[in-house]
Amino acid sequence: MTPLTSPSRLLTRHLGYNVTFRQRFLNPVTSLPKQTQRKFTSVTAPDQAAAVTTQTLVTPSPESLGFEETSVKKVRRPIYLDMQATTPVDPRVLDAMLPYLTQHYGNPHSRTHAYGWEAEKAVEQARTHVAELIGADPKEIVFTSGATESNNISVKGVARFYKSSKKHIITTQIARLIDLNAFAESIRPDTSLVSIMTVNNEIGVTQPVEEIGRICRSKKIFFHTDAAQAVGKIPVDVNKMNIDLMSISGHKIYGPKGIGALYVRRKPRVRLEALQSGGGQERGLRSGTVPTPLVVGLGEACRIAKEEMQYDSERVKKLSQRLIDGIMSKVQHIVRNGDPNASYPGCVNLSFAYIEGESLLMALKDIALSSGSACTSASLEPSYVLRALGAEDDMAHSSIRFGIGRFTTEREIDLVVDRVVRHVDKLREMSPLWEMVQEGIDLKSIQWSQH
Ligand SMILES: Cc1ncc(COP(=O)(O)O)c(C=O)c1O
Ligand code: FES
Repeated sequence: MTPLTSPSRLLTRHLGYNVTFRQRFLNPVTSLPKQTQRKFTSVTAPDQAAAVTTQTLVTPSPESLGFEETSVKKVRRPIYLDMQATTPVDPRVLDAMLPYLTQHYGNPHSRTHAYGWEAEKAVEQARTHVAELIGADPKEIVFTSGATESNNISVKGVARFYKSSKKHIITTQIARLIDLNAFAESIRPDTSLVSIMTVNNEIGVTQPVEEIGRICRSKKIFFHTDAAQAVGKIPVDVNKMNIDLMSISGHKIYGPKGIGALYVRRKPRVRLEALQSGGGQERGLRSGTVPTPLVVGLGEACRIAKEEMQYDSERVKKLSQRLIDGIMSKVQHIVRNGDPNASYPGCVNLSFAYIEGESLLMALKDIALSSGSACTSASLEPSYVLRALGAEDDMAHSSIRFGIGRFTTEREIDLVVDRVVRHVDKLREMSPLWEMVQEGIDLKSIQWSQH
């Protein structure tokens, strides 16, 4: 077991994570502490920060950073099962980032000194890691602030560049599996771009990206995919899938928030109008100083994802099945939303008939969950995705998303199953609808009136 002395471990401990517990669930083959430890020692102690490169390198003690071990132990946090909203930063990612916050803080665009060069080298190394994960050339990777910005640059950038000749863009709001014939028919001579989510964030449905890409290429239309929920979790290859533009987010793959990437194909070349003007960084597509520590974090997250994808995916699949079987075997009238044969297993969206999703969420306050997507939980509207899928309003209202990830454990899943079963039973006991169903009344035969 790695000694708990690294800056990142102190930080994670400070934040209340159970570090030893996390370490146990890292891939034992690739998470060897050797490299991590080497990196820890390259961080200067606070009182030596001014000395430049020749100082003695020491690891700060917990006390020198102001942490008290005992107080941290008291922190009890809910079980985190909301991995589609965001993921925790992998401690290895944080370890890779820290030296670029403390010691190698140069501007990667500074050409006149070593600080700039070392930062630039790290940025380029990270660009290679991102590219390798998706089968791209590093020159095709543009760093952005996240998938939202990458989506904006893709869609608005193409639309503005081709505004005079090709005014039509095809996209879909919903998570239903796309009907490829209907899709091909919707393409017009003035269509410039097709934009589709690879994996939907609400119910985890995966799209037939390869087929969509083939159709787009044959019709010479650019294909953009928002792969924020897919990259690093399922295999994505931009060449095999004929993807021309792809959005990636750091914080969905155990990297930091505020960083993402946009893949932009060079052959055949995608033409875009930049949305932001300034210093012309990132091939003029995204002006602004590239944030070295965040970029290094994204790069490391991609490197780990490539190496551990199979391991992670098998674990997540097993946990997902354990959750579904555990709940379904003990509670009736549950619908799993989405197509289980074309879904990312780490996203389990269940509708619990006869109870309100929001009441269940509140009852399950020691589990961090979401009702459908972030947008829907803010508005409390039944999710448009579930509505579009044909779920009736009462079922759409009762849906909960369970997001499983790299650091989720069997014990957590068992606890969640136990709590969900207990609270669904309890809420149903209080539900007049449930009582009617128990009495054999067909709810559809009732005419509800509102005053
Ligand atoms: C499919 C999808 N696209 C885009 C985003 C936004 O990504 P970011 O926070 O990196 O802008 C999210 C997550 O919220 C997402 O799930
Ligand atoms: S459209 Fe943003 S989370 Fe649903």
